[in-house]
Amino acid sequence: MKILSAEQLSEADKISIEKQKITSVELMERAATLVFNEIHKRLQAAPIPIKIFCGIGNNGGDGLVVARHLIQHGYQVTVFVVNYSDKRSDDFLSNYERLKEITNDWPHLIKGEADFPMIDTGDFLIDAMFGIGLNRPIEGWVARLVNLMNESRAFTLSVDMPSGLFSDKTPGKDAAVIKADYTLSFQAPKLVFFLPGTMDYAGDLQIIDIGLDREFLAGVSSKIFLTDRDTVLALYKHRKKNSHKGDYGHALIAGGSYGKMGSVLLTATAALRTGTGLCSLYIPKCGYEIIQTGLPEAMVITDPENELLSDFPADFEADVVCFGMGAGTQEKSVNALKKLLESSNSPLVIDADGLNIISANKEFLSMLPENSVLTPHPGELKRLIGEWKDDFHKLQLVKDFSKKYKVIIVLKGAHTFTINRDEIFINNSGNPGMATAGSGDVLSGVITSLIGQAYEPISAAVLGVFIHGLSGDIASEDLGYEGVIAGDIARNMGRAIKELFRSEIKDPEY
Ligand SMILES: NC(=O)C1=CN([C@@H]2O[C@H](COP(=O)(O)OP(=O)(O)OC[C@H]3O[C@@H](n4cnc5c(N)ncnc54)[C@H](OP(=O)(O)O)[C@@H]3O)[C@@H](O)[C@H]2O)[C@H](O)CC1
Ligand SMILES: [K+]
Repeated sequence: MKILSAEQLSEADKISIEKQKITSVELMERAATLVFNEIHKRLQAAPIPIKIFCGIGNNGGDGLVVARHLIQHGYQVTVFVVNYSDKRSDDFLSNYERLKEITNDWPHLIKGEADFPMIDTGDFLIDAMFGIGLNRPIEGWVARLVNLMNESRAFTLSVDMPSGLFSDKTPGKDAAVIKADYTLSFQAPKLVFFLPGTMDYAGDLQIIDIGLDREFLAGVSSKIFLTDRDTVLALYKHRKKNSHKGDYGHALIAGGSYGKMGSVLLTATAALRTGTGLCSLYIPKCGYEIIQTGLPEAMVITDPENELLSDFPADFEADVVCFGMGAGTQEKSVNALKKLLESSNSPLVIDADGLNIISANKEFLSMLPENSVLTPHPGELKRLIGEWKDDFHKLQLVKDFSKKYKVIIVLKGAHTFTINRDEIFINNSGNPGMATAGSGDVLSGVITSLIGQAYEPISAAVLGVFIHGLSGDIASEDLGYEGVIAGDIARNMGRAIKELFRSEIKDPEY
């Protein structure tokens, strides 16, 4: 699914009005009625005090439409117009008139602090002050109203965007932004809903299809995508009946050290559970029995050293090599990676200490084969590319890095971002239970396995990240977030792949 900018959404709005031969107020009615339906579905006519805060633009217009429907369905509603400007939009005005026709309790005008209502923790707040039209930070008494709403801890539902949140930049440090519990957003997700610095403002997210012009949405260009089931199903390669293990690649996983053999064991388990034909490990001698006992399906080659890697088998032929987990960053391990980069022509996946070694030896970067996949968490990324000012700056730095070194970056997080040159793929499977030791080692195994099975590295990364998250979702259904450990994610990979084909399963929540 494409992620669109505010400009593209406004354009979609205009084109839909033209092509569908409707007025903009009819489009507003359609969009806001869908918001009402979602609220009504959940509240089921409960006698909860609902306070709706409307701006004076079209986001406020949406709020007025929602208010009208709620009142007509017998809800206990108080409407406030947050009068931050005199430039009321036409569609706001026409819905203002329509609202006045159906109730004697006309909207209360807020022109300053003296007009602020009491907000109770038990109220249900609807935030329809600003949407995608926000073009500067919220200031003065409007900012104080936002803070009052946040401090009330009342359940807050934002229409389209939490007010104060820009769709294309990070709010300043003390900016006034609604901290929504739930956001119902129109047509396409916005990038800020997935960035670590801003995702919490949106709370639980639901995208509502308001029927904007399909042709425009299909044709509009975007380099940012939310990975959904349709995307990954299109990437998935079915196995042929007439095939054997040689058709599914030979993955070589190099890493581990004394006390950290579990990491490579997890990576190799995940690689095998994701369908690699053959899996070999290159490890220090001390890991031999651990691996042969823990994972009899894998083959083992040992380094001359007992406790850490020091070398790499120059003549080993693998379809893909994964390097780094548990490897340490000692001089001998640096030498092992250097040897690998000098001798191997296989596609590479680099994780963990492999990335730390590269960060300390930047000359290795130019030795990486084109389209190597690097899988940093934010700490490893910082060592690799330096500090960033905010999430948007970080994305720019990663895109520049990806272009300069011709590599794919899988930036791990609550929403993992896969960045390939200018393109960004945002993952939306997975859950907080996956924030556990070894989860990243499993992900490297999945991506490695898929590359070995002849997936393009970018497809392997996007698909791998998605099914890794799905596997975590399956594991947590059974075990709860706290109960999930990395081995569970590895073990459930096959179920996750099967799950892709269960058509009754909806996309995971954002
Ligand atoms: N395409 C769709 O998906 C649909 C969207 N709808 C809804 O419309 C809003 C966008 O409405 P818009 O009127 O463009 O903008 P806002 O309501 O977000 O803002 C109104 C005006 O507020 C001014 N502004 C901006 N920032 C500030 C600020 N910090 N302080 C005070 N005022 C501010 C700005 O006007 P200026 O001339 O003063 O700059 C805005 O224009 C969208 O989010 C949806 O909710 C449709 O209803 C359905 C289709
Ligand atoms: K809003």
